[in-house]
Amino acid sequence: MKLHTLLSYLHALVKYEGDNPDITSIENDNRKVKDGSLFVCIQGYTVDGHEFAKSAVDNGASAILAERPLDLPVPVIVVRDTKRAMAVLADAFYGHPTQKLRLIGITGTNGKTTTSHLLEKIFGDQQQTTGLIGTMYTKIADQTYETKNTTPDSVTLQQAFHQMIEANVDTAIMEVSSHALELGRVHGCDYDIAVFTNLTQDHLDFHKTMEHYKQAKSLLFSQLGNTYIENRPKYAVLNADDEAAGDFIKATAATVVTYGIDKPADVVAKDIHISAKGTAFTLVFANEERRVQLQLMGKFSVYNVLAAISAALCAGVDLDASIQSIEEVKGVSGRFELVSAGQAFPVIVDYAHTPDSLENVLKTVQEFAEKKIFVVVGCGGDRDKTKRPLMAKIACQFATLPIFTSDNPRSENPSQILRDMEAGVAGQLYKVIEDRREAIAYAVSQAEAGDVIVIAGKGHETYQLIGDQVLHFDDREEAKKAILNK
Ligand SMILES: CC(=O)N[C@H]1[C@@H](OP(=O)(O)OP(=O)(O)OC[C@H]2O[C@@H](n3ccc(=O)[nH]c3=O)[C@H](O)[C@@H]2O)O[C@H](CO)[C@@H](O)[C@@H]1O[C@H](C)C(=O)N[C@@H](C)C(=O)N[C@H](CCC(=O)O)C(=O)O
Ligand SMILES: Nc1ncnc2c1ncn2[C@@H]1O[C@H](COP(=O)(O)OP(=O)(O)OP(=O)(O)O)[C@@H](O)[C@H]1O
Ligand SMILES: N[C@H](CCC[C@H](N)C(=O)O)C(=O)O
Ligand SMILES: [Mg+2]
Repeated sequence: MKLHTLLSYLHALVKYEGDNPDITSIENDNRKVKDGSLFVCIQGYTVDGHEFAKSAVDNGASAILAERPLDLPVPVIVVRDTKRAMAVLADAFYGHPTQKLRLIGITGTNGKTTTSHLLEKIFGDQQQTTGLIGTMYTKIADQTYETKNTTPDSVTLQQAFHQMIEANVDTAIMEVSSHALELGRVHGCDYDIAVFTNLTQDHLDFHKTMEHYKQAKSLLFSQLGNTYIENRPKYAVLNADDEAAGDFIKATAATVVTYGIDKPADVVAKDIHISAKGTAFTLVFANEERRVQLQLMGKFSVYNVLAAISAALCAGVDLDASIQSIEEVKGVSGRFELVSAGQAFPVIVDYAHTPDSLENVLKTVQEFAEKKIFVVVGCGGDRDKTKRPLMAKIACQFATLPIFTSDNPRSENPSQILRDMEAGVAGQLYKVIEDRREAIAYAVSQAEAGDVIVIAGKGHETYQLIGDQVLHFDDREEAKKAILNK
């Protein structure tokens, strides 16, 4: 696409009449620049992208989008906010891909990855080609690609959507993180259905207050569109049991569909029965009732299922078809995943890394544990510090023996993170084993028939981030090794 054509999408914001090279790609990382790229300089949290503009030109960039004039031998277009402009340009460059498929966005503190996989299963069973963008990967039809962020930057995102169009994807399902909403990574995404799971504490390092965190989440609903286009209705699917839903209803002009267990809602679950084998409940929708038998565990899973079924109903999927699809789901990788190597007690690897998710998982385990509950848990470095004492407290409240350990200390001192956790549980019974491998081995060595071990926080992750190192580490592998060595 020619530079002038591309810039025309910035409308009145930019008047540029200089050279008009062909733009072959848009990049915001100089290391990815190719011949003909437009390099966008972003002022980041750690470095200033403007500093890489010269290197981008050396790598072949034929134009630069910047927030200040730069002395370079290629056109430099100056705009007030490059991040915003980048989203507009990315959407245009890739041919407005999200206007050509059904797009479902899921936001909330917990349950996004799980709900997105439930929806992937439902739409896949409808013979649709699906796309998925989230914490674990980006998946386009049957191809899986690694991702760095739960919600990637606007260029990576629009490129993925473009690839989805080429792969004839009918429905794309994506996790929308609060960071992405706050940083405008999803500007230009034309959502059809926006889903809210829940709002509890996390990421206060970034958002500072729960009110700001909620405001960031509300953007998904306020950005849903303010028009009523007959062949493209928009839906906000909201958890009626979560207080924040009221604010999101106010924020959106879209049709609101609610789900819940405790409060009145359009789609309701009642008579929930949790056992070691799974979870059963009665789904009530439009005066009809269905008994649903899940292989997934816990009340929190019922919420995810209600969210997925409600979104599928908005997309016109038959209720019974959705239920059948969901009943077949055995689980999502690293979410309440059972590790079995012939031991006499269940070992569960789970991605709980917030106070609320940890509490939910441990409460669910309490429903079937006959004797002791061990929980191996840590808190991430360079992340919300205020959740550390809270997670420790919850571990002590709901487990018999909490073992505090490391979970991606990143640039922080692991011992300090553990001290921050311990500050929440002075005088209570717990053990500290900084090395995660040893912590898992210890729990396994102590457990007996009737006990349950929960290894929380890393789920599907296959690494431990220590300083700048990315070390291979997989809770499931470590648990298996420990069981076999017992
Ligand atoms: C706080 C935050 O969100 N940071 C994101 C942000 O990084 P940043 O602002 O620090 O960027 P930077 O490193 O300063 O670089 C500035 C610019 O210079 C460019 N650059 C940089 C270095 C270089 O050598 N060359 C170069 O061109 C960069 O590409 C960038 O355009 O922009 C980067 C590129 O888009 C993101 O990868 C990065 O996410 C980091 C890795 C991160 O940890 N983010 C977390 C907090 C996050 O976003 N998490 C949510 C999920 C939360 C959840 O699931 O609940 C997510 O959506 O992943
Ligand atoms: N609806 C829910 N409510 C509360 N906790 C949940 C819910 N669903 C899942 N969890 C818990 O949260 C953990 C993470 O779930 P999931 O990966 O689906 O959430 P996520 O929102 O994608 O998280 P992330 O923000 O890290 O990507 C699960 O392992 C489980 O412990
Ligand atoms: N999306 C979350 C994942 C946390 C996973 C946990 N293992 C950690 O590293 O804190 C985050 O980046 O905060
Ligand atoms: Mg996720």
